Amino acid sequence: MADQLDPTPYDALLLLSFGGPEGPDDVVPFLENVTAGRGIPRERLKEVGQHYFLFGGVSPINAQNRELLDALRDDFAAGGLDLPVYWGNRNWAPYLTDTLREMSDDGRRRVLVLTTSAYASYSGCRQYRENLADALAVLRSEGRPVPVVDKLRHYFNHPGFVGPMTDAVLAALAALPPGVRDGAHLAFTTHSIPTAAADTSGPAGGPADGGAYVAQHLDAAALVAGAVREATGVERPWRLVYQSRSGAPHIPWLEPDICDHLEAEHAAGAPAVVMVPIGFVSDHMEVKYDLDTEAAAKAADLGLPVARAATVGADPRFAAAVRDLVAERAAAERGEQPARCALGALGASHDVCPAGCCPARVPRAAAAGRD
Ligand SMILES: CC1=C(CCC(=O)O)c2cc3nc(cc4[nH]c(cc5[nH]c(cc1n2)c(C)c5CCC(=O)O)c(CCC(=O)O)c4C)C(CCC(=O)O)=C3C
Ligand SMILES: [Fe+2]
Repeated sequence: MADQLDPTPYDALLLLSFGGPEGPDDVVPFLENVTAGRGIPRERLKEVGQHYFLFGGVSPINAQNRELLDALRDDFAAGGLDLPVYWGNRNWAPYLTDTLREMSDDGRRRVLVLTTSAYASYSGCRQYRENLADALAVLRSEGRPVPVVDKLRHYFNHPGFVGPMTDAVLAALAALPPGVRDGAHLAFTTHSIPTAAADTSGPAGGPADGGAYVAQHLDAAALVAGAVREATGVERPWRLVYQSRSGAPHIPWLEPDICDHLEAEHAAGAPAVVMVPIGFVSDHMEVKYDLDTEAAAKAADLGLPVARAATVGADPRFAAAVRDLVAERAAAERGEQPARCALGALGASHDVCPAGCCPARVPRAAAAGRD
């Protein structure tokens, strides 16, 4: 038996994710949920719908979250953390509001939240906090007890995230033809967001001073690239690039796009590229379509050998990292000074988002932060 870890003051962990369709009839309602009032061009929506229909209308994300839930429950049981784990989504069943209602009815009063986004940004952090505030408001209106919710800190630089990503890059390199392996470049990819959102991400005045989205990705990518160099003895060029852009064309989003980057790498004579989706925690549709389908087709056109690294998914080291972060945060809430495990230049990020962190264009109520 492992030593018991003390989760006090928490009485539950909530896995909070994006959600995805589970059949063809779900696709359009899902996209309506995702884009409610957010002005995504119709053309883009039709295109995104097609991505899902290509895969039978099923996003892999819900199955992946079920696997992660199992991994977390197994890890907590083996690691001596007696804490029930629940799951709710922003855009599809099980919906966050339904899960929080169940948690309230189960008597959960102090809830720690793990989001399936490792980084700061409006979409990856504050929007989930807004979703929590909305759901808690529903419980309040129903006269139910409303639990206090806190959000786990960003985990992009935790060894339990960096380690599996490093092994995934090594596995992808091994999948390349031997002749191009040593020369292969690394393309770390993440979701493009409007540059205006990138420029205000994270806390102003913090270590990345409002540019946390890009700074955190660069930190994580440098850690993985460094660990791959250690393991292979080969120094490889690497770059952070972007994928899955939407929004109106005249609004600037982070660039370069992965497909343009593959073209530039090919033109510059790179013998091969490993695509590393460091911005995501599972191989969901943005990975399966935008990288494995679209970018892979681009590479095939160019005659450029590519391989794609897996995401952390339900890796036991990632589950153990979550256990570590839960124990750390619980100790901090009890007024102790826990060790904070973090690699890289930025250090452990804040426990509680300060006021103004990852601001929304239109201010709205958000839970689990100072504003
Ligand atoms: C930063 C970020 C993450 C990573 C952090 C996190 O994981 O939260 C992420 C994840 C995901 N994004 C996903 C899907 C979509 N994102 C969209 C739209 C957008 N994403 C944005 C940003 C992000 N998105 C933004 C700024 C938009 C446009 C405006 C808006 O609508 O906010 C749209 C609408 C159509 C389109 O524009 O593509 C869809 C369908 C799925 C599910 C995949 C599956 O089903 O397997 C996942 C995990
Ligand atoms: Fe934030």
